[in-house]
Amino acid sequence: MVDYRTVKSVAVLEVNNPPVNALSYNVRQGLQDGIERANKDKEIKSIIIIGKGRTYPAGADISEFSKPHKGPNLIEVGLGIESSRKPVISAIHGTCLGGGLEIALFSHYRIALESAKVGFPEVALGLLPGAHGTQRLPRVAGMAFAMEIITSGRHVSAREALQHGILDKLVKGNLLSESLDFAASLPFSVPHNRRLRNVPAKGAENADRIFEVALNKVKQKQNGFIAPINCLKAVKAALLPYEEGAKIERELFMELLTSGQAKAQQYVFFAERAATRWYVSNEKNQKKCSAVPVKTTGVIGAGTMGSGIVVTLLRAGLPVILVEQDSQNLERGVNMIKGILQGSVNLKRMTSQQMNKCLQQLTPAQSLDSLHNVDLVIEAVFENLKLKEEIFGKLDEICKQQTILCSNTSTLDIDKIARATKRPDKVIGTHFFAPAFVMPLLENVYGTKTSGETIATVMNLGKTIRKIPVLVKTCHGFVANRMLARYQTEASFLLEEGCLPHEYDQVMEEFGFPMGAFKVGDLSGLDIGYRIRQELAKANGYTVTTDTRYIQGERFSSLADKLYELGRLGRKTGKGWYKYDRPGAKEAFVDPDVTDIILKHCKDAGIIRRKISTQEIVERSMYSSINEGFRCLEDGVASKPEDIDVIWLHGFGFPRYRGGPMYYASTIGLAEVYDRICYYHKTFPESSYWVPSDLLRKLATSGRNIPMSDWSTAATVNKSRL
Ligand SMILES: C/C=C(\C)C(=O)SCCNC(=O)CCNC(=O)[C@H](O)C(C)(C)COP(=O)(O)OP(=O)(O)OC[C@H]1O[C@@H](n2cnc3c(N)ncnc32)[C@H](O)[C@@H]1OP(=O)(O)O
Repeated sequence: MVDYRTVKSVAVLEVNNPPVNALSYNVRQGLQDGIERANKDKEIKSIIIIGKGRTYPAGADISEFSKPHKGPNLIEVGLGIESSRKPVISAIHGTCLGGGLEIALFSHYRIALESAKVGFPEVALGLLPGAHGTQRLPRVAGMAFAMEIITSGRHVSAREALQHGILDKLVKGNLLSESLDFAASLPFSVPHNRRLRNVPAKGAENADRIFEVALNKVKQKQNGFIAPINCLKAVKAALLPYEEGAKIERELFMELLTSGQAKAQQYVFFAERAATRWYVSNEKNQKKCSAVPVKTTGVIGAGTMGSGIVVTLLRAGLPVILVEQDSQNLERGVNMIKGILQGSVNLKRMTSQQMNKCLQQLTPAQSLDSLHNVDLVIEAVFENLKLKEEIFGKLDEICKQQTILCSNTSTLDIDKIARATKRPDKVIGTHFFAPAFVMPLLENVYGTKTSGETIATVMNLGKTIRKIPVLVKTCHGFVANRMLARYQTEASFLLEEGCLPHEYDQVMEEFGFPMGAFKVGDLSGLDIGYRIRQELAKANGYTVTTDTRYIQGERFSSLADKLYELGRLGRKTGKGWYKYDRPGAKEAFVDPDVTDIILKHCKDAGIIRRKISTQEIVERSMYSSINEGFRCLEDGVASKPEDIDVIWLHGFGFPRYRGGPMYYASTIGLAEVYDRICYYHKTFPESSYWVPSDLLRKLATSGRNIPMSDWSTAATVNKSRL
């Protein structure tokens, strides 16, 4: 795993552990042995550590964290490097991250290709750089920069790293030969100040203020996460003598390592990667199916969703023809697109030049005919099946044979939309989340006839447009909205039974969501939910009014519709579940009028309100959704629990440090979750979604702790048994 060779008087230790040269047991052992061997060899004057293939080590091997420890740890390897009598040079390319950067900081010199990146992403795994990274970075880059880099986990360009003293030299061309030249220029012994333990941390004079500023930022931006706070405390300890600081780093690291947050965040790391791997059947899966190139695109509908999708495509360098029949709406859409891009320029996320390049790729049009030659079309009109069927029928006539036709539906059956065409194999759902140019999730939805090639193409498109694509099977609401419906319905019932919107929101925000359900409702607009309920009623042949209390035997809360009818549409009207200073304002205030509406609603319906505990709010919100998640696995709508978790993390802001709803259920214990679902089923028999999922029952009552990786298999066995 570490190849040892000599080039004249230089020992070259080449780490060879694809794909990212993670510092697994064999690599650590190889580095330790290599340093010892080179120090014993009289012919060797200096040592170079370099990575084979695409990168310098990108960190510890995360998959080893859950296994028993083996071999020398990273600190032992690092101290061996630092105490080497012969100069050690880290030659960096690709991504030098985490433990990789720590190895580089134990080295006496760091030379890098201009394209390299360095960083400490441990915080995203619920950890801190625990092999003295928090002690060494402030010694080269200063307290303020170290705190920023370690708490954000961001990847720093080689040029910026050079400016901050992390790197000694940038080179172009062949990294090894440049490093050999560099080695030849060095003195034979290691100067005192090249061993970073001998150097004081920079910025000590302002350390208290720097710490306070960083702590406030962390509390605002990473509320609920414990790792960033421990990161800051550890960096501050770099002001102490080296050994004392390192001891504090160790204690803070161990606190994190054994925390549930770190385990959850490491689970998320692998879940996010697993979610991009898809499998429908032996013939339709990621390994067997290839994507077709998408060079030109079309978007239908210039509303908020359509415009957001256009921005996402343009930013990824794809040309877009935006079709909107109504000229005023088209103009409004184009202005919205310009506004969003200008916002990115203002935030320095793109240059004016890049914005202009994007806009040159945009072609506004009023007729579907203009889409005849594009590779892929995304329809983003109102959530109305008839309208979508009509559009897909026309697209089928207009577009070239190979064009893939996507619908940005959030609930509707892809099979029904596909039936409006003679190319059901090329029809697929691409469900974006609002705002589409911000939210990272892309829920791709396949129908019965969608081909493997079409699926591969939209999964690939997801990566191209820098989204996290997850594949699910068609059904009403797919995975995201099917589960969310339970969450929102329970929120509305909790309101009827005793909560007020701000009380409910506070509990769920303390659980870790960035906003509670009622603040989210105000942000999206109460008219959206109202329209969906009316459409559903129409499609299923019933009516919903503000007096409705049951729909086809199921309990229903009309509170949201009452607010809608009062013109309280949320932020946009300055009034919704909360009140706002003016339409469009962000800060929400408790509105006594809403309290009156709720109390009157309850009185009229004969509901006796009660005090509801935090535990009940969390359980009813989460367990109702989790039960639906198990049904999604049971139905094969979701193929693995990781997909569901990634959907909640990136579609609904589920707290990363809890892993996702399915992972959260596994940490509570399925037996406990199942018991509580049974209890709520008994308590609320008029809400059929509390009927426990068969799969959950089976897993919970198996008497064994079945790992999440086996849940989907259990679902298949379950189905064939039924
Ligand atoms: C204490 C803790 C210490 C000392 C640490 O060092 S913690 C680890 C710090 N490092 C990281 O967190 C880096 C994690 N990796 C990445 O950010 C990215 O993989 C990358 C930027 C290095 C490369 O990105 P990309 O090209 O998109 O590749 P993938 O992310 O898809 O990864 C490819 C496969 O490699 C697996 N992988 C990546 N990093 C690690 C790792 N540190 N340990 C174990 N495995 C890793 C990743 O899961 C992919 O595997 P497959 O999904 O293809 O099976």
